[in-house]
Amino acid sequence: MAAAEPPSGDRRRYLIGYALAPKKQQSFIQPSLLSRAAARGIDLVPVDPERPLPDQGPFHLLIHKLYGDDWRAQLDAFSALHPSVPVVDPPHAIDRLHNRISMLQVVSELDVPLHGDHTFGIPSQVVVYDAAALSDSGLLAALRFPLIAKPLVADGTAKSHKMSLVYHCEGLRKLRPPLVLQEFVNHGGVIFKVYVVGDHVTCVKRRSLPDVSKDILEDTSAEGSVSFSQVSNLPTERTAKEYYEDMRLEDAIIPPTAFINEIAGGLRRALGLQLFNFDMIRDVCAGDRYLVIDINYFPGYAKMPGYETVLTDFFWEMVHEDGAAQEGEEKENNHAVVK
Ligand SMILES: Nc1ncnc2c1ncn2[C@@H]1O[C@H](COP(=O)(O)OP(=O)(O)OP(=O)(O)O)[C@@H](O)[C@H]1O
Ligand SMILES: O=P(O)(O)O[C@H]1[C@H](OP(=O)(O)O)[C@@H](OP(=O)(O)O)[C@@H](O)[C@@H](O)[C@@H]1OP(=O)(O)O
Ligand SMILES: [Mg+2]
Ligand SMILES: [Mg+2]
Repeated sequence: MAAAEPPSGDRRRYLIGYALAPKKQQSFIQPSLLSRAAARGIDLVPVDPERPLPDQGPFHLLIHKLYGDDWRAQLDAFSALHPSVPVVDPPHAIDRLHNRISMLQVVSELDVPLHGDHTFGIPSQVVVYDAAALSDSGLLAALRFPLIAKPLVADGTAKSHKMSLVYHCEGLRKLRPPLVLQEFVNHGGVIFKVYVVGDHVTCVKRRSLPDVSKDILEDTSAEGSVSFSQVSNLPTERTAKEYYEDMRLEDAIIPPTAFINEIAGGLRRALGLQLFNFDMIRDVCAGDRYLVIDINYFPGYAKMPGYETVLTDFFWEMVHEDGAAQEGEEKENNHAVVK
């Protein structure tokens, strides 16, 4: 939903502090975003996490993607001092996305209306805490090969994106727990990325891992597993070049908007988050069954079409919510150092 433009005579400016890692700052803080926001009276300024937050600002809104106890203590102290200034998002809500089990549990618990034949869920998965469990046939009985092994922790480190595709039991031996073993679901090599920014939802298509054929699974002489990293960030993945030449991304049909919006809205409420995306695949063997496989906090929004307008609308709505703007104004009067 687009926010209303401020009245033409409104010359008030709003200050949004952003606390982001350098790589994120580079991708997200584009000149096009700064100018779009500035035209609406919103100035985005960097926060120095090493300096006390009360010495910076005053802010009408804080956005962040930083972790650690020191940063959390800073945010707690800031919120205690300025309870009406929104912090997007609360660290305790983001925490849930740092574990690939708790991340997807919320999907299983969603209660949203049905949309025709469209259903959703998550792939079957088990958590493995130690190497001994990898040879526990009881634990693995619930799963069918191929599997995808993902680090249990999803904390934004390169290590947390390192995955393995496992074709048979032999391939399990190389794995390093703690991890999640998830059934790999053939999905036609296309993934749907659903970006959520407050009540705005955008779905885009991306290339994904190719389907695994029966031949590969039955070839016991082949490697039991292969490793890879961040396929979803590689739109021109080379390893499966021939496959992709056959597969046309433009032919993939995006699921119905109402269906996607229901899931996105349900997740937003259940997670208590405003800024996230989720990855969804369509099970090629199960008609209109979709599986959520990943949820990311504050993803790469610059890759979302029209991100400048969507984010600016969101900021505008946040600073115009009851309390936030007023708090900033009081601080402005006390400090007289804004702009
Ligand atoms: N259960 C699955 N079945 C089929 N393909 C999968 C499955 N899980 C993951 N994939 C493929 O592996 C990729 C990486 O998995 P996932 O998205 O969980 O990792 P990630 O490191 O959290 O990715 P991101 O960069 O989006 O944070 C997905 O984009 C998709 O292509
Ligand atoms: O920039 P960051 O380091 O936050 O990287 C995030 C990345 O965004 P980028 O495109 O800006 O790299 C996201 O991409 P899309 O889902 O939008 O494709 C996704 O891969 C997240 O999982 C990453 O967050 P992490 O899991 O590593 O914390
Ligand atoms: Mg992903
Ligand atoms: Mg992820």
